[in-house]
Amino acid sequence: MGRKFFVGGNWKCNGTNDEVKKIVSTLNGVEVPSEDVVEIVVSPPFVFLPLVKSLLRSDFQTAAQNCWVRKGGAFTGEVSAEMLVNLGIPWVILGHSERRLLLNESNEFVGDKVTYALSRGLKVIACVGETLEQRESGSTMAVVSQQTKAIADQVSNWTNVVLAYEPVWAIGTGKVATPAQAQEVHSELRKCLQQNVGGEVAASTRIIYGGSVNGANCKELAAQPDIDGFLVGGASLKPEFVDIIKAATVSKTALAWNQLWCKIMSLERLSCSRVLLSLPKITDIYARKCLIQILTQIASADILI
Ligand SMILES: O=C(CO)COP(=O)(O)O
Repeated sequence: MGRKFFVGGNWKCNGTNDEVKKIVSTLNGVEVPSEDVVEIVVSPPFVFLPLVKSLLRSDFQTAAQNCWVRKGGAFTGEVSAEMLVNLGIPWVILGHSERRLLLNESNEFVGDKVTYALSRGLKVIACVGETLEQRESGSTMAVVSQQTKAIADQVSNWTNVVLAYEPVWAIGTGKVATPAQAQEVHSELRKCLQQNVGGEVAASTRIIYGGSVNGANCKELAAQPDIDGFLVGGASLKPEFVDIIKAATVSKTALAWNQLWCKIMSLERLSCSRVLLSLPKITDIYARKCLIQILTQIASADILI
């Protein structure tokens, strides 16, 4: 099965009660691609989670921005995985660079948190990413691989994990990674999963990008073969978030179109009836759409008829 596109909105430490209601009402009113095509998860601060959950449309999900590393108890200020499950919050973001850097969360601690959250039934958006200094010294791949390995050392079932590559230098800076830079790291992360967990997990795990994603740059990023979605910060608080959701899926369609087009053009003889016969077997919605468009193109160009 293909990797379903994933768009997360990390609201970070932002919002008032009224602002949160306004954002939710905007999200509730928009027409977005179907649930089969894209998974949408918004992550407000803890205190707004019940409000957002109660007001948000049912095809969008919620995520907490953190949770405690083990069962609750005498840990002042923390929120446990059990509490999130009890509230019906399905997702949690763990290992965000703002927590790694500002609150000294180590790779091992993040690995422990991911393991515990999964064991309680939460789904996890696990973040990795290098600082500017690390990129400039050429250690990007080593850093993100170590961060991923610290999770992979403990987690073998990645069904409920989305890996988010968020270069620290791109977060909140307006300095987005180029599609090529992001694709290079995503493909390396997939290799890292292959080596440390296995080929099936590497092929099926969604690896999403975060760092200054906006309505203008999302399409090109989404068209990269190993970019399976976004974790959006600043732009997720604005109506622009909807453009990111929509543009991302449009881009994936373009990518699938190109791949199919190349495949079909590489076949020497192909009758349209053969293509038409295979249509019902194509369950991937993008591929289906693309094939229909291609057939129209072929018919009008009179290439194979
Ligand atoms: O940190 C991020 C999402 O988790 C990205 O933040 P920005 O989109 O504001 O750069």
